[in-house]
Amino acid sequence: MRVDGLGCTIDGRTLLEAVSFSLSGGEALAVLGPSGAGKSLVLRCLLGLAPAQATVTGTLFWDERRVPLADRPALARLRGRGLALVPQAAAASLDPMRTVGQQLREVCVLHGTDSRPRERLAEVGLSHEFVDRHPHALSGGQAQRVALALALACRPAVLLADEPMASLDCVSQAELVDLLVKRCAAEQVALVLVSHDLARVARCCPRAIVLDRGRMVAHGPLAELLAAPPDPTTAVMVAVARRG
Ligand SMILES: Nc1ncnc2c1ncn2[C@@H]1O[C@H](COP(=O)(O)OP(=O)(O)OP(=O)(O)O)[C@@H](O)[C@H]1O
Repeated sequence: MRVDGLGCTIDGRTLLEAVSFSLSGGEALAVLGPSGAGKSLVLRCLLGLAPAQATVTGTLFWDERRVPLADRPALARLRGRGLALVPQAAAASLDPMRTVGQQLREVCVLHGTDSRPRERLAEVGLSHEFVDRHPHALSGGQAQRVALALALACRPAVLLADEPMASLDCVSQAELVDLLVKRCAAEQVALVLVSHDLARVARCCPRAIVLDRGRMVAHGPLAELLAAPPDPTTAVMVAVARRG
């Protein structure tokens, strides 16, 4: 897929401007930047879920198609088998009234994919006993794994992960990022991984874009950004990563 010139304004305020990137099957791209840079908004715009009052511009090139990023119904049709989301707060995104297994089955029926909850859970490192659990009986890390299983159960072409490790401890963060990257590579799913933590994604994402106040201030191989940060925002992120 290729995103060309994504822009977003709300009430005359420019929140995203000229954001462009591309990625192919099985590739992983990091979207980096400080808090408020517009990382989550990029994902919401791609999913056709920008705030109702937003004006979105730019084009998504998808296979042979040209989809205007203002065309929310067209983007909605890509959700699931095209683009799936692992949200920041997974626990809040799960249905509290239904078991993990029920939610996995529903997603599979909705998107016409194979529904084997036990296998979907095994792929994300959860044993079969989680099939019958309700969300309140999951730890933060387990809920993130369930959210990943639900997103992968759509069999998407591209997985959008919005700081899925944000609420976890350091060890769990590293495990979850490794799992994300491993599963996406195994299933040839392209990954867009949002993070403010360059050190956390440096090992697993070969390329990155860096946003600051809605503008793309850097892009390219992460190794090159680390070695020679081209702008002050990336330089600060690199310095923090080196300290950590
Ligand atoms: N519904 C909305 N109405 C007005 N402004 C919004 C809305 N949603 C997001 N914004 C603004 O868009 C900007 C980007 O927000 P976004 O959540 O994308 O940042 P982020 O880089 O993901 O930050 P963080 O790392 O803290 O999650 C912020 O200035 C935010 O206030």
